Amino acid sequence: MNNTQAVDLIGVTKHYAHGVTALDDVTIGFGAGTFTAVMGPSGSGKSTLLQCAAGLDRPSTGRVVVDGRDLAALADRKLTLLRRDRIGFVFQSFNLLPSLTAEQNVGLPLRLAGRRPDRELVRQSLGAVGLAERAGHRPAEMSGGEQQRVAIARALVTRPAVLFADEPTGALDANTSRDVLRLLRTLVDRQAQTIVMVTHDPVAASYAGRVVFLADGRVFGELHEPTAELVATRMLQLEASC
Ligand SMILES: Nc1ncnc2c1ncn2[C@@H]1O[C@H](COP(=O)(O)OP(=O)(O)OP(=O)(O)O)[C@@H](O)[C@H]1O
Repeated sequence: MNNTQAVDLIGVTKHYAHGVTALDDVTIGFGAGTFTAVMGPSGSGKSTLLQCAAGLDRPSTGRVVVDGRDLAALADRKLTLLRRDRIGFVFQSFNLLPSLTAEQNVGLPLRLAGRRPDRELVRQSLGAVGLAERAGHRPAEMSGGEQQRVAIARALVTRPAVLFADEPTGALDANTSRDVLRLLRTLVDRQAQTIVMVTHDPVAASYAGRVVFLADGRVFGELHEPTAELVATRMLQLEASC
């Protein structure tokens, strides 16, 4: 782990129509090589924070800096390129293409970038998620957990500065979730991958080194190296005070 920030949000506010303020002057950094969980009651702004941090949406005011680049200074095309090359995404639904093998799915971001998928790179990515033996399998031939691991390999194949995960275990049972969370933790510990994960699950959050709590679009404290029990207690307090 080093001290550089992979992502910085500085005074970020996001207004939507009908007078909704989804983020209210949020300043927060995500250090390179760290694993952060973002938690908060429904509607507290978690997805909006992820969308703004990932350059999928632009803040109303404030700045977002990813991998040293100020997103506000980038025109749409350059922002798309930065997202493609430096930012990885994993969602609750695995979003794999059913007709493609694991290997082809993982190589997709390279193809979209106009690069010939480097077989070695793709194999390394699949190896890093423990699926080197499944390269030729299609999604329907794999379990939910294996499909999510393919999605993680695909998100990491471009070696992004940050991996954003939105409820990555939301569609998985407890045992499979644990495997995926252990994998995320290993990617942070062994490869210094930066991960920012939105979750509703205190057990999932306990795999992160830091949990940031949101309520009403604002940061309401954080915990470091938390247990699931501590996270659950903090969430109950937060929900009671909303
Ligand atoms: N496109 C939009 N237009 C208008 N309001 C929106 C839009 N997207 C989100 N909101 C509102 O912004 C607030 C924050 O929403 P957001 O989805 O970021 O919360 P969340 O914490 O991710 O919620 P959940 O846990 O339910 O997914 C909510 O009040 C929501 O209704």
